[in-house]
Formats: sequence, C-alpha cells, structure tokens
Amino acid sequence: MEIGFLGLGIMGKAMAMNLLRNGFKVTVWNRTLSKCNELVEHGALVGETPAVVVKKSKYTIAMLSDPSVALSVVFGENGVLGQICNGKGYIDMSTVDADTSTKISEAITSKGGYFLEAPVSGSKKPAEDGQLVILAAGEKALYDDAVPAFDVLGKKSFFLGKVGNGAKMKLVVNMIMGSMMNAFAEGLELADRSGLNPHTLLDVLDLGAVANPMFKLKGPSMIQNNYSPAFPLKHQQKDMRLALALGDENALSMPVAAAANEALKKARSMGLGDLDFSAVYETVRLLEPPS
Ligand SMILES: NC(=O)C1=CN([C@@H]2O[C@H](COP(=O)(O)OP(=O)(O)OC[C@H]3O[C@@H](n4cnc5c(N)ncnc54)[C@H](OP(=O)(O)O)[C@@H]3O)[C@@H](O)[C@H]2O)C=CC1
Ligand SMILES: O=CCCC(=O)O
Repeated sequence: MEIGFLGLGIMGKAMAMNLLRNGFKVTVWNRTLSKCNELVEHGALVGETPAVVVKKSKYTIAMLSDPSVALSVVFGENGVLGQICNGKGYIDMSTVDADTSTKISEAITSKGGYFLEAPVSGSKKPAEDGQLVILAAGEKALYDDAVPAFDVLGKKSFFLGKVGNGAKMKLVVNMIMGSMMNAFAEGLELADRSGLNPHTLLDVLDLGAVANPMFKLKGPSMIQNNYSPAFPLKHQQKDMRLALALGDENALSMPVAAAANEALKKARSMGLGDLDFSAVYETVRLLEPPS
C-alpha cells in the first residue's frame, strides 16, 4: 500500500522506518530534506513538497511539531490541499488542539478527501518498537483503511468518534504526564536535599502504588543530568498550554497543570526547550539553598 509521510523528526522518522520495515511503500517529505536520506536507504521515495507526496499516495500521514506547522503544511504553498481530492486520505498524528484539527478536517473534506486525527501516546522508543497507543477520531472509513499501518505503528488503537476527540484525549493524557513529571522532579530534589539517596527513592517508588514506567525510565538519567531528547520539552510545554486552553473552554480550574506549565516555561527560558521534558528538573535544581 502506498503511504505518504510528512515530518521526519524524532517520532516521524521512527514511524516511517517501521512502515518501511513492514513492507509499506512510503513516500516521505521533511522540511529539512536531508533528513529523508536515511529513509531512502531503507527504500523510501522522496516527494519534494507535501503536495507531491499527497499526489503519489493513497493516504498521507503527518507528524509535525505544533498547530501552526500542522496548518502551514496543509494550507501553505505546495501544501497538502493542492493535491487532496476524492478518495485520498490525510491522517494528522501530530499533537494539536481540537480547533486546529477541525480546520484541517473541514479543508480536506471540502475537497472530497478523508480526514483522521490520530495523535499518539508513547515516545521515541515505543515509536521505534511499534508500541505506540493511537488515539484516532474522524472518518471511520479512513480509520479502517489505516488499521494495517496502525497495527505496525502501535500496540493499540482507539477510535474515539468525531474530530477533536483524539486531540482532546491526547492533551488530557499529556497534561497529566507533565504534571507528574514536575512532581517527580520536586520529589527527586527533596530527597537529595534531605540527605536521602535518590536511587533509593526510585526503588521505593517502584514498589508502591505510584510506580509507573515514566519514573522508572526517566529517573536514572535525570539523576545523572542526562536529558537526551525523546520528548522535547518545548513540545510538552506546548501540550500543557493547549490543555490549559481546553480547561479554559470548559471552565475547569487546573492549578496543578498551571504550575507545571510555569515550570516548563521557565525551563524553556533557560534554553532547555530542545532537551527531553525531564530537563524541567533543572528548574528545581537551580534553586540551590544559600550556603
Ligand atoms: N517526541 C515524543 O516523544 C512525542 C511527540 N509527539 C508529538 O509529535 C509531534 C512531533 O514530535 P517530534 O517528532 O518529537 O518533534 P521534532 O521536533 O523531533 O520534529 C518536528 C517535525 O516538524 C517539522 N517542522 C518543524 N517546523 C516546521 C515548519 N515550519 N515547516 C515544516 N515542518 C516543520 C520538523 O522538520 P525539520 O526536521 O525540518 O525541523 C520535524 O519534521 C509533536 O506534535 C509532538 O508533540 C507525540 C508523542 C510523543
Ligand atoms: O507526547 C508525548 C508523549 C510521550 C509519552 O507518552 O511518553
């Protein structure tokens, strides 16, 4: 099956590679075109623009950084809209808000195309291992068509109904994750300053009711100040911002998420946006007590 793929960042590269390894014919595009080379070595074709990719493909997947980029790749010059037409599908797997997704959906369907949003839970390693959790919503016929690809990319796919529900589910999940990461960072620092061994804290956490894969995975590298990016901090802050806007729309007070967002913004202002989101730990560590 011919699939297009737009956006070969941390996630897109791993996902497109999985599709190639599993026998899909994939035509790729990335703003920085040189990032296509590694995929070409594994059999990918390259489209010089998003429009060229859409022209060649039955359906096209996008994995782009944020709402403004997701919109520009669809509506911009040589964008997706130029070639979308009857029978073609567009699947946006980027993390965006429901409004962005709805705008894209309306534009695609007005040209006779099918649209699905399908953001994912899971980071770099699950993307490499085909173990993502896919949160799809929109055109059910396109979802059914894409199931063979989703089966390669993920361990479980959800179809959540109308456009917007996938985006909202993803933002709720990442709002919880970003809040947890901040509490975890404060806990690591509190243990350290109280004279406790943070590695022992990890062992204790892992045996109790708050044990979870994120603490287990990120904890040891955070203790070593290693923030090699799996999920860039700038994207986690974007998701927190979008989740807070969703809270506004629903008149929901979210003081924990708001505080987590402030810490993530602080981390960005410290130049940590391209590091892993666990680098928010540095905002706590910065506050050394006076000696
Ligand atoms: N990393 C993770 O763990 C996860 C990320 N996500 C979400 O997936 C999406 C992608 O994340 P990730 O792969 O980590 O991000 P990266 O920052 O690694 O990649 C971003 C992609 O967007 C492209 N891009 C950025 N700006 C523009 C632009 N102005 N025009 C066209 N293309 C552009 C980049 O192209 P270029 O290479 O040229 O810069 C790149 O392909 C985000 O929405 C993120 O929130 C979801 C789940 C997990
Ligand atoms: O959006 C990024 C999610 C990262 C994860 O689920 O580990």
